[in-house]
Order: sequence, then C-alpha cells, then structure tokens
Amino acid sequence: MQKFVIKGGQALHGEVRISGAKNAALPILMASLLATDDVELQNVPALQDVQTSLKLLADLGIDSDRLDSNSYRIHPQTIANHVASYELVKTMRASILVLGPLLARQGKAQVSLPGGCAIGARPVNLHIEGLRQMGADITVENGYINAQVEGRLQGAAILLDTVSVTGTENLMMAATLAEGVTTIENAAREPEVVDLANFLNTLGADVRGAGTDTIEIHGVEKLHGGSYAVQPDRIETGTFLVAALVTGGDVTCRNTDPSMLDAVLKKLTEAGATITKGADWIRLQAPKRPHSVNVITAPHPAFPTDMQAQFCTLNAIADGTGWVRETIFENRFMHVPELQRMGAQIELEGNTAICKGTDRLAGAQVMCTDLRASASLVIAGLVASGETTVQRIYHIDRGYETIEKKLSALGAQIERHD
Ligand SMILES: CC(=O)N[C@H]1[C@@H](OP(=O)(O)OP(=O)(O)OC[C@H]2O[C@@H](n3ccc(=O)[nH]c3=O)[C@H](O)[C@@H]2O)O[C@H](CO)[C@@H](O)[C@@H]1O
Ligand SMILES: C=C(OP(=O)(O)O)C(=O)O
Repeated sequence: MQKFVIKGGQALHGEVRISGAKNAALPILMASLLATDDVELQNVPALQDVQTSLKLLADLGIDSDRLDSNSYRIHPQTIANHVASYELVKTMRASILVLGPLLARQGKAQVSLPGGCAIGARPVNLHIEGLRQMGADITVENGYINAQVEGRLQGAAILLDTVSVTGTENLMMAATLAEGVTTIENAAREPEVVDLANFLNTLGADVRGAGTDTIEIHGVEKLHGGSYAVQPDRIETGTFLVAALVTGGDVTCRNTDPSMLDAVLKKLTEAGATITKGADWIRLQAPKRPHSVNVITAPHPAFPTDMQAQFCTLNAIADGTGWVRETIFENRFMHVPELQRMGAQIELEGNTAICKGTDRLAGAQVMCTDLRASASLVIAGLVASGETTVQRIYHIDRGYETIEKKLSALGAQIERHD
C-alpha cells in the first residue's frame, strides 16, 4: 500500500496550477449519460474517482476516449445496462449520482445503496423521495435501489428537508428530461451545482436559478451533445492556501476562482494571511505565525465542511486557542487522533474540536481515514519537525491530482513510496 514520506520544515514558495473540481467533474460525468450525442469534457482532474466514474459509465455500455490527461470524449448514444453494482459504488459514494440521469434516460435504474463512510451515515432518502415525487416507483431491496417509471418522469414541486449537494444534483439531472416543470426548494447553492446546471444547459436543458436556494427545471424531450470545461477545484485551492500559511510560505494558486472561496479566504485573512487575488488567481503570503481561528461548517456560501480538517491543522500550530465546529457530518474528526499523535493539543467536545496551538508538531506515522483528513495530515507533515509517514494515501488520490508533485514543485520534501 502506498504512503507519503514527508520531511517537514520547508516553507512553500511559488505557483501551483489548480485542477478541475472533483465534485463538479463527477456529476458532470454522470450527467453526460443524459445526452444522445458525443460529449467532450475538458479540465477533468486526473483522479481515482474520475476513473471509477468512467468505469461505471463503461459498465452501462457508454464508451469514452481519453483525448489527453484531462480531456475525454464520451459516447452516450446508446445505453446497454441499467445496473450500478456494489463493487463500484462501494469505492465511490458519488456513484449515487447515476440514479437520476439513468432513470430519466432509460426509465429504469438499479443502483447499489452507497451506505455510510468514515465521515458519517450519509443517507440518500432525499434523492429517493424526490424521484418518487416525480413519479418513479422505487423499492430498496438487498442493498439496491430499484427505480422505474412508466413513460417520462413528471415535473414536481420538491422541498428538500435538508440541504443536500448530490441530492440537489440527482434531482436536477433527472428533471431535465421530465415532462413539465420541476422546482427544487431548499436546494444546495454550492458552486458545483452551478457548474452542473451550466453543463446541462450546454446540452440543451433548461435549468434556471442554480446557485440560489430555488432551482427551476423545465423538462425537455432530449439532450444533445456538447463540449464543456469543468470549473476549478475550490477545495484543492483552499488546501494549498492552508499549506502555504502553516509553513510560513508565499504561494499563488493559478487557474482557480476566488469568488468560490469567500468564507475560506475570510478565515485565512483572520488568521493573519495577506491575500491578493485576480480573476483566476489567489496569492497567499504568510505571517511569521498564524493566529488561531474559529470556524463553523455549513452549506455554501458558509464555511465548507471539506476544508474543516485542514483548518484543524492550522489551529494546531497557530498562536492561541481556536475551535472548529462541524455541523454537516456527524463523524468528521477522524484526523484529530492522528494530529494528536503529532503533538497537536486538540480536545473533542461533541461536534467541536477545540485546539490550543503549539509552535511545534513532531513527525510521526499517521493513517488516512478519508479524503480531507488525509489532506490535513499531509499539511501537518509539511510543518512538523522530522519525518512523517502518511499511510493509506489511496484516500487522498481520490481527490487530489498528483498532490506530491505539486507540493514538491513548491519546495516541499514529500515522496510517494510503495
Ligand atoms: C461528491 C460530492 O459532491 N460530495 C460532497 C457532497 O456530499 P453529499 O452530497 O453526499 O453531501 P450532502 O450535501 O448530501 O449531505 C449534507 C447532509 O445532508 C444529509 N443528507 C443528505 C442526503 C439525504 O438524502 N439525506 C440526508 O440526511 C447528510 O447526511 C449530511 O448530513 O456535499 C458534501 C457537503 O458539502 C461534501 O462534503 C462532499 O464533498
Ligand atoms: C467527502 C468528500 O467526497 P465524497 O462525497 O465523494 O465522499 C470530499 O470531497 O471531501
């Protein structure tokens, strides 16, 4: 099993090119099965989750050609199968995003229940209830969601009990081919939802209001092909900015979009960073030592849960005591015991990690449990004295494109070992 070996203590300096967003690329890949002609996608991040998505599409009979390391042409003209197997879904929860488009296009879909994961139970009841409201007949048996509909799905007025990103995306995709108008209230406002809506509209869908809490979808009979570039990854951007801050560096993220990172940039500034930005870049210049900050995760535009673990590492080495409160997932602090092994003084009280900053973390052997926890441990390794070994890095490969190469180019001493 591969691991990272990091020798800490180098301040990061230079420029890093941000990749396409994982959480936009995955729904966009699934949405391409709604089209009846070729779809060309650019700025697709080279990630394990993207490979899993392409494999899932291939299992449905949809071939794709790799045009270069970040571009694909997908051929969704015919769909041969309607089953997303447990074998694939268990490796990537976002496979649930195939449910809405497959049902809308084929009239039937059988998708393995994703189940929980390290960060929480992560139910999909809102996806299922919304599709039922649109006329789908759905049973859940033997670990599979079995959905079918006679004729087309029907437009419906859907009010989500709680804000769900992939729930909003699944229903939005399904509604593009429904008969009539669908409204989704209490919709997720995440930038990835907007990117998906823009992609769907490129294919001839009529989606309005994405980025607000009410999305209106006017169903059309079919979607045509098209070409689209995935938006930059705001979480990868934020991760590099935190790494620059904690190591006392000066890093410019290129090919990103500062408008998607307001809450994160606000907290980085509060921690003492000097932030400058242009239309597609952000530069962070670190102070001598950052101050601790208090953070509460909540749906966009508030502070993203996917940046929570990285901010725990920031608070671990900052001046003062800061807390991080997680309100989205019930179990998203698996990084805390690992950071404690490196000398972080963090206490967990319910859904809050209270951290008394120390000016010295010590290298140790640590273990990744999920994607963003892994990122927080790599950042901790960059700032710790001595050597840190980060194990189970397959988690980080799900969501960060060649992170060790990008960090090395900024001056970090990090190597991938078998
Ligand atoms: C592939 C992708 O885009 N993943 C992101 C997506 O995950 P994902 O879409 O799975 O997360 P949700 O927005 O659905 O989850 C938000 C909350 O709603 C709850 N819930 C969700 C659906 C449902 O049917 N019932 C229900 O109760 C969840 O348990 C959680 O407590 O948004 C999360 C929150 O920003 C991010 O951390 C993930 O990186
Ligand atoms: C939790 C995440 O991803 P996923 O929903 O794919 O597990 C994430 O990107 O931080």
